Amino acid sequence: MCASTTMTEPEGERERERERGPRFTVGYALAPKKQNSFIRDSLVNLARSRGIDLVKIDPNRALADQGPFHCVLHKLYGPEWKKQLGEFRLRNPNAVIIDSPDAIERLHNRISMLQVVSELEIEPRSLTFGIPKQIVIYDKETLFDRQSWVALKFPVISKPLVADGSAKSHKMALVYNHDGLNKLKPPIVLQEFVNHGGVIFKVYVVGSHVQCVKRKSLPDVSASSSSTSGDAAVLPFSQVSNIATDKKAEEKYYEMMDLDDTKMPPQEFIEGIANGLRGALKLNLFNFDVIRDARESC
Ligand SMILES: Nc1ncnc2c1ncn2[C@@H]1O[C@H](COP(=O)(O)OP(=O)(O)OP(=O)(O)O)[C@@H](O)[C@H]1O
Ligand SMILES: O=P(O)(O)O[C@H]1[C@H](O)[C@H](O)[C@H](OP(=O)(O)O)[C@@H](OP(=O)(O)O)[C@@H]1O
Repeated sequence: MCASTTMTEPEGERERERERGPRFTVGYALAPKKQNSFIRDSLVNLARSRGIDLVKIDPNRALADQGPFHCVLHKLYGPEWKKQLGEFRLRNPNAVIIDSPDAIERLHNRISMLQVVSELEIEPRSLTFGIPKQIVIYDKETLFDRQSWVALKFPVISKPLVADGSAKSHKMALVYNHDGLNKLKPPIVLQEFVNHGGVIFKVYVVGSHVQCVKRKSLPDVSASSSSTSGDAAVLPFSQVSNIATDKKAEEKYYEMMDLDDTKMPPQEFIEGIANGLRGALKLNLFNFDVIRDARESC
Protein backbone atom coordinates (compact mmCIF):
# COMPACT_ATOMS: atom_id res chain seq x y z
CA MET A 1 0.00 0.00 0.00
CA CYS A 2 1.51 3.32 -0.90
CA ALA A 3 0.89 6.42 1.10
CA SER A 4 -0.69 9.14 -0.93
CA THR A 5 -1.59 12.67 0.03
CA THR A 6 -4.12 14.86 -1.69
CA MET A 7 -3.07 18.52 -2.02
CA THR A 8 -5.30 21.47 -2.89
CA GLU A 9 -4.24 23.17 -6.18
CA PRO A 10 -2.51 26.19 -4.50
CA GLU A 11 -0.48 23.82 -2.31
CA GLY A 12 0.42 21.87 -5.46
CA GLU A 13 1.53 25.08 -7.21
CA ARG A 14 3.51 26.13 -4.16
CA GLU A 15 5.12 22.69 -4.10
CA ARG A 16 5.97 22.94 -7.78
CA GLU A 17 7.30 26.45 -7.13
CA ARG A 18 9.55 25.12 -4.38
CA GLU A 19 10.79 22.38 -6.72
CA ARG A 20 11.39 24.90 -9.49
CA GLY A 21 13.46 27.14 -7.22
CA PRO A 22 13.35 30.95 -6.91
CA ARG A 23 12.16 33.04 -9.87
CA PHE A 24 14.29 35.88 -11.21
CA THR A 25 12.44 38.85 -12.71
CA VAL A 26 14.15 40.87 -15.44
CA GLY A 27 12.44 44.10 -16.51
CA TYR A 28 13.33 45.23 -20.05
CA ALA A 29 13.03 48.76 -21.43
CA LEU A 30 13.70 48.89 -25.17
CA ALA A 31 12.57 50.99 -28.13
CA PRO A 32 9.73 49.27 -30.05
CA LYS A 33 12.00 48.33 -32.98
CA LYS A 34 14.60 46.74 -30.70
CA GLN A 35 11.87 45.04 -28.61
CA ASN A 36 10.35 43.48 -31.76
CA SER A 37 13.72 42.15 -32.91
CA PHE A 38 14.98 41.06 -29.47
CA ILE A 39 12.10 39.94 -27.22
CA ARG A 40 10.93 36.92 -29.20
CA ASP A 41 8.61 34.20 -27.82
CA SER A 42 11.52 31.75 -28.07
CA LEU A 43 13.60 33.96 -25.73
CA VAL A 44 10.72 34.51 -23.29
CA ASN A 45 9.98 30.75 -23.12
CA LEU A 46 13.63 29.76 -22.77
CA ALA A 47 14.12 32.30 -19.98
CA ARG A 48 10.98 31.10 -18.20
CA SER A 49 12.18 27.50 -18.37
CA ARG A 50 15.35 28.66 -16.60
CA GLY A 51 13.51 30.49 -13.83
CA ILE A 52 13.73 33.96 -15.41
CA ASP A 53 10.60 36.02 -16.05
CA LEU A 54 11.06 38.75 -18.72
CA VAL A 55 8.68 41.62 -17.95
CA LYS A 56 8.16 44.66 -20.17
CA ILE A 57 8.75 48.01 -18.46
CA ASP A 58 6.29 50.75 -19.37
CA PRO A 59 8.53 53.77 -20.14
CA ASN A 60 5.50 56.07 -19.66
CA ARG A 61 5.10 55.11 -15.98
CA ALA A 62 7.52 55.65 -13.09
CA LEU A 63 10.01 52.78 -13.14
CA ALA A 64 10.09 52.76 -9.33
CA ASP A 65 6.31 52.02 -9.29
CA GLN A 66 6.81 48.95 -11.51
CA GLY A 67 8.33 45.58 -10.77
CA PRO A 68 9.68 44.35 -8.47
CA PHE A 69 12.70 43.56 -10.66
CA HIS A 70 15.89 41.72 -9.75
CA CYS A 71 17.44 43.20 -12.91
CA VAL A 72 16.67 46.02 -15.36
CA LEU A 73 17.90 45.53 -18.94
CA HIS A 74 17.57 48.75 -20.91
CA LYS A 75 18.48 50.61 -24.06
CA LEU A 76 16.64 53.91 -23.69
CA TYR A 77 18.24 57.32 -23.66
CA GLY A 78 17.71 60.81 -22.25
CA PRO A 79 17.78 62.64 -18.92
CA GLU A 80 14.27 61.53 -17.84
CA TRP A 81 15.11 57.83 -18.23
CA LYS A 82 18.44 58.38 -16.46
CA LYS A 83 16.45 59.96 -13.56
CA GLN A 84 14.06 56.99 -13.48
CA LEU A 85 17.01 54.58 -13.24
CA GLY A 86 18.52 56.68 -10.45
CA GLU A 87 15.29 56.53 -8.39
CA PHE A 88 14.95 52.80 -9.08
CA ARG A 89 18.51 52.18 -7.90
CA LEU A 90 17.90 54.16 -4.68
CA ARG A 91 14.82 52.03 -3.89
CA ASN A 92 16.42 48.76 -5.06
CA PRO A 93 20.13 48.93 -4.15
CA ASN A 94 20.55 45.17 -4.74
CA ALA A 95 18.96 45.15 -8.18
CA VAL A 96 21.27 44.84 -11.23
CA ILE A 97 21.02 47.54 -13.92
CA ILE A 98 22.48 46.55 -17.31
CA ASP A 99 24.15 48.85 -17.79
CA SER A 100 24.57 51.91 -15.62
CA PRO A 101 24.02 55.19 -17.53
CA ASP A 102 27.40 56.50 -16.33
CA ALA A 103 29.19 53.51 -17.87
CA ILE A 104 27.18 53.86 -21.13
CA GLU A 105 27.69 57.64 -21.41
CA ARG A 106 31.18 57.42 -22.94
CA LEU A 107 29.79 55.20 -25.75
CA HIS A 108 27.66 58.10 -26.95
CA ASN A 109 30.67 59.89 -28.38
CA ARG A 110 32.71 58.38 -31.21
CA ILE A 111 35.98 59.63 -29.73
CA SER A 112 35.52 58.72 -26.04
CA MET A 113 34.08 55.29 -26.99
CA LEU A 114 37.41 54.34 -28.59
CA GLN A 115 39.82 55.84 -26.06
CA VAL A 116 40.13 52.61 -24.07
CA VAL A 117 41.09 50.61 -27.21
CA SER A 118 44.58 52.12 -27.38
CA GLU A 119 45.22 51.09 -23.72
CA LEU A 120 44.27 47.40 -24.21
CA GLU A 121 47.01 44.73 -24.14
CA ILE A 122 45.89 41.56 -25.92
CA GLU A 123 47.43 38.11 -26.50
CA PRO A 124 48.58 36.77 -28.95
CA ARG A 125 50.91 39.66 -29.68
CA SER A 126 51.39 38.28 -33.20
CA LEU A 127 48.07 39.97 -34.04
CA THR A 128 47.85 43.76 -33.87
CA PHE A 129 44.79 45.99 -33.52
CA GLY A 130 44.10 49.69 -33.25
CA ILE A 131 41.91 52.54 -34.43
CA PRO A 132 42.15 54.00 -37.96
CA LYS A 133 43.63 57.51 -38.08
CA GLN A 134 40.88 60.01 -37.28
CA ILE A 135 40.25 63.67 -36.48
CA VAL A 136 37.29 65.47 -34.90
CA ILE A 137 35.80 68.40 -36.83
CA TYR A 138 33.59 70.68 -34.69
CA ASP A 139 32.79 73.38 -37.27
CA LYS A 140 32.78 74.18 -40.99
CA GLU A 141 35.79 76.51 -40.64
CA THR A 142 38.01 73.67 -39.40
CA LEU A 143 36.52 71.39 -42.05
CA PHE A 144 37.93 73.60 -44.83
CA ASP A 145 41.20 74.36 -43.07
CA ARG A 146 43.74 72.18 -44.92
CA GLN A 147 45.97 72.31 -41.83
CA SER A 148 43.42 70.22 -39.90
CA TRP A 149 43.83 67.55 -42.56
CA VAL A 150 47.58 67.19 -42.68
CA ALA A 151 47.58 63.83 -40.79
CA LEU A 152 44.73 62.26 -42.77
CA LYS A 153 44.54 60.84 -46.26
CA PHE A 154 41.46 60.28 -48.44
CA PRO A 155 39.17 58.42 -48.73
CA VAL A 156 37.71 58.97 -45.26
CA ILE A 157 34.51 57.96 -43.51
CA SER A 158 32.51 60.82 -41.98
CA LYS A 159 30.63 59.78 -38.80
CA PRO A 160 28.48 61.94 -36.50
CA LEU A 161 30.44 62.67 -33.30
CA VAL A 162 27.32 61.82 -31.28
CA ALA A 163 26.45 58.07 -31.16
CA ASP A 164 23.22 58.12 -29.15
CA GLY A 165 21.33 55.34 -30.94
CA SER A 166 19.27 57.79 -33.00
CA ALA A 167 18.89 57.28 -36.75
CA LYS A 168 20.79 60.59 -37.17
CA SER A 169 23.79 59.13 -35.31
CA HIS A 170 24.14 56.50 -38.05
CA LYS A 171 24.07 58.94 -40.98
CA MET A 172 27.56 58.48 -42.42
CA ALA A 173 29.37 59.17 -45.67
CA LEU A 174 32.36 57.89 -47.61
CA VAL A 175 34.32 60.99 -48.78
CA TYR A 176 36.69 60.40 -51.69
CA ASN A 177 38.35 63.86 -51.76
CA HIS A 178 38.04 67.57 -50.80
CA ASP A 179 35.10 68.04 -53.24
CA GLY A 180 32.99 65.95 -50.87
CA LEU A 181 33.60 68.14 -47.80
CA ASN A 182 30.90 70.74 -48.41
CA LYS A 183 28.16 68.12 -47.89
CA LEU A 184 29.38 67.29 -44.36
CA LYS A 185 27.72 68.66 -41.21
CA PRO A 186 30.02 68.99 -38.15
CA PRO A 187 30.42 67.92 -35.39
CA ILE A 188 31.80 64.81 -37.07
CA VAL A 189 34.64 62.32 -36.81
CA LEU A 190 36.63 61.80 -40.01
CA GLN A 191 38.33 58.42 -40.07
CA GLU A 192 40.69 57.10 -42.74
CA PHE A 193 38.99 54.42 -44.86
CA VAL A 194 40.61 51.00 -44.36
CA ASN A 195 40.12 48.43 -47.10
CA HIS A 196 38.81 45.34 -45.33
CA GLY A 197 37.37 43.06 -48.00
CA GLY A 198 33.72 44.13 -47.58
CA VAL A 199 33.25 42.19 -44.34
CA ILE A 200 32.87 43.52 -40.83
CA PHE A 201 32.96 41.35 -37.70
CA LYS A 202 30.35 42.31 -35.12
CA VAL A 203 31.21 41.11 -31.63
CA TYR A 204 28.41 40.81 -29.04
CA VAL A 205 29.44 40.67 -25.37
CA VAL A 206 27.12 39.59 -22.52
CA GLY A 207 29.18 39.21 -19.35
CA SER A 208 31.90 36.67 -20.20
CA HIS A 209 29.98 35.34 -23.25
CA VAL A 210 31.49 36.60 -26.53
CA GLN A 211 29.89 35.99 -29.95
CA CYS A 212 31.51 37.12 -33.21
CA VAL A 213 29.50 37.21 -36.43
CA LYS A 214 30.25 38.25 -40.01
CA ARG A 215 28.27 41.06 -41.56
CA LYS A 216 28.33 42.82 -44.87
CA SER A 217 30.29 46.06 -44.97
CA LEU A 218 31.41 48.71 -47.46
CA PRO A 219 33.39 47.22 -50.38
CA ASP A 220 37.08 48.13 -50.82
CA VAL A 221 37.90 51.45 -52.46
CA SER A 222 40.47 51.69 -55.27
CA ALA A 223 43.22 54.36 -55.22
CA SER A 224 41.78 55.86 -58.44
CA SER A 225 38.49 56.65 -56.64
CA SER A 226 40.09 59.78 -55.07
CA SER A 227 39.79 61.50 -58.49
CA THR A 228 35.96 61.27 -58.30
CA SER A 229 34.63 64.83 -58.59
CA GLY A 230 31.52 66.88 -57.75
CA ASP A 231 28.58 65.29 -55.92
CA ALA A 232 30.03 61.83 -56.61
CA ALA A 233 32.93 62.71 -54.27
CA VAL A 234 30.72 61.82 -51.29
CA LEU A 235 28.69 58.62 -50.81
CA PRO A 236 26.14 58.81 -47.95
CA PHE A 237 25.19 55.53 -46.20
CA SER A 238 23.65 54.32 -42.92
CA GLN A 239 23.79 51.08 -40.86
CA VAL A 240 25.25 49.14 -43.77
CA SER A 241 26.18 46.26 -41.42
CA ASN A 242 22.78 45.73 -39.80
CA ILE A 243 20.92 42.52 -40.46
CA ALA A 244 19.21 43.18 -43.77
CA THR A 245 15.41 43.09 -43.84
CA ASP A 246 15.74 41.87 -47.43
CA LYS A 247 17.18 38.36 -47.02
CA LYS A 248 17.51 37.90 -50.81
CA ALA A 249 19.62 41.07 -51.11
CA GLU A 250 21.76 39.88 -48.21
CA GLU A 251 22.35 36.45 -49.80
CA LYS A 252 23.20 38.09 -53.15
CA TYR A 253 25.70 40.38 -51.45
CA TYR A 254 27.32 37.49 -49.58
CA GLU A 255 27.60 35.58 -52.86
CA MET A 256 29.06 38.57 -54.71
CA MET A 257 31.58 39.36 -52.00
CA ASP A 258 32.34 35.66 -51.40
CA LEU A 259 31.94 36.37 -47.67
CA ASP A 260 31.28 32.75 -46.75
CA ASP A 261 34.98 32.03 -47.29
CA THR A 262 36.07 35.01 -45.19
CA LYS A 263 38.10 33.69 -42.28
CA MET A 264 36.81 34.65 -38.83
CA PRO A 265 39.37 36.35 -36.55
CA PRO A 266 40.88 34.00 -33.92
CA GLN A 267 38.31 33.59 -31.08
CA GLU A 268 41.07 33.98 -28.44
CA PHE A 269 42.00 37.36 -29.97
CA ILE A 270 38.38 38.56 -30.08
CA GLU A 271 37.75 37.37 -26.51
CA GLY A 272 40.90 39.19 -25.38
CA ILE A 273 39.60 42.47 -26.82
CA ALA A 274 36.08 41.85 -25.44
CA ASN A 275 37.37 41.07 -21.92
CA GLY A 276 39.69 44.06 -22.04
CA LEU A 277 36.88 46.38 -23.10
CA ARG A 278 34.46 44.94 -20.53
CA GLY A 279 36.94 45.63 -17.73
CA ALA A 280 37.95 49.07 -18.97
CA LEU A 281 34.40 50.24 -19.79
CA LYS A 282 32.78 48.54 -16.73
CA LEU A 283 29.98 47.22 -18.98
CA ASN A 284 28.22 43.84 -18.97
CA LEU A 285 26.36 44.18 -22.29
CA PHE A 286 27.76 45.84 -25.41
CA ASN A 287 28.88 45.18 -28.94
CA PHE A 288 31.76 46.38 -31.07
CA ASP A 289 32.86 46.12 -34.68
CA VAL A 290 36.15 44.83 -36.05
CA ILE A 291 37.42 45.29 -39.61
CA ARG A 292 40.45 43.36 -40.85
CA ASP A 293 42.94 45.70 -42.52
CA ALA A 294 43.37 44.19 -46.03
CA ARG A 295 47.10 45.08 -45.89
CA GLU A 296 47.71 42.66 -42.96
CA SER A 297 47.65 38.89 -43.06
CA CYS A 298 45.43 38.34 -39.96
N1 LIG B 1 37.63 53.26 -40.95
C1 LIG B 1 36.75 52.56 -41.73
N2 LIG B 1 37.19 52.02 -42.89
C2 LIG B 1 36.33 51.35 -43.70
N3 LIG B 1 35.00 51.18 -43.44
C3 LIG B 1 34.53 51.71 -42.28
C4 LIG B 1 35.37 52.41 -41.36
N4 LIG B 1 34.60 52.81 -40.30
C5 LIG B 1 33.34 52.37 -40.54
N5 LIG B 1 33.29 51.73 -41.73
C6 LIG B 1 32.08 51.18 -42.36
O1 LIG B 1 30.98 51.95 -41.87
C7 LIG B 1 30.05 51.13 -41.13
C8 LIG B 1 29.52 51.87 -39.90
O2 LIG B 1 30.60 52.33 -39.13
P1 LIG B 1 30.62 52.05 -37.53
O3 LIG B 1 30.46 50.60 -37.32
O4 LIG B 1 31.78 52.76 -36.96
O5 LIG B 1 29.29 52.82 -37.07
P2 LIG B 1 28.11 52.23 -36.17
O6 LIG B 1 27.25 53.35 -35.75
O7 LIG B 1 28.68 51.33 -35.11
O8 LIG B 1 27.36 51.36 -37.26
P3 LIG B 1 26.46 50.07 -36.92
O9 LIG B 1 25.42 50.54 -35.97
O10 LIG B 1 25.94 49.71 -38.28
O11 LIG B 1 27.41 49.05 -36.34
C9 LIG B 1 30.86 49.91 -40.74
O12 LIG B 1 29.97 48.81 -40.61
C10 LIG B 1 31.80 49.75 -41.96
O13 LIG B 1 31.06 49.16 -43.02
O1 LIG C 1 23.14 44.48 -36.68
P1 LIG C 1 22.84 44.89 -35.28
O2 LIG C 1 21.37 44.86 -34.92
O3 LIG C 1 23.70 44.28 -34.24
O4 LIG C 1 23.23 46.45 -35.32
C1 LIG C 1 23.14 47.21 -34.12
C2 LIG C 1 24.39 48.02 -34.04
O5 LIG C 1 25.50 47.16 -33.90
C3 LIG C 1 24.34 48.97 -32.87
O6 LIG C 1 24.35 48.21 -31.68
C4 LIG C 1 23.08 49.79 -32.91
O7 LIG C 1 22.99 50.42 -31.68
P2 LIG C 1 23.30 51.98 -31.59
O8 LIG C 1 24.69 52.14 -32.13
O9 LIG C 1 23.18 52.24 -30.11
O10 LIG C 1 22.23 52.61 -32.43
C5 LIG C 1 21.83 48.98 -33.08
O11 LIG C 1 20.81 49.92 -33.31
P3 LIG C 1 19.42 49.80 -32.56
O12 LIG C 1 18.78 51.13 -32.84
O13 LIG C 1 18.75 48.63 -33.20
O14 LIG C 1 19.73 49.56 -31.10
C6 LIG C 1 21.91 48.08 -34.27
O15 LIG C 1 20.75 47.28 -34.32
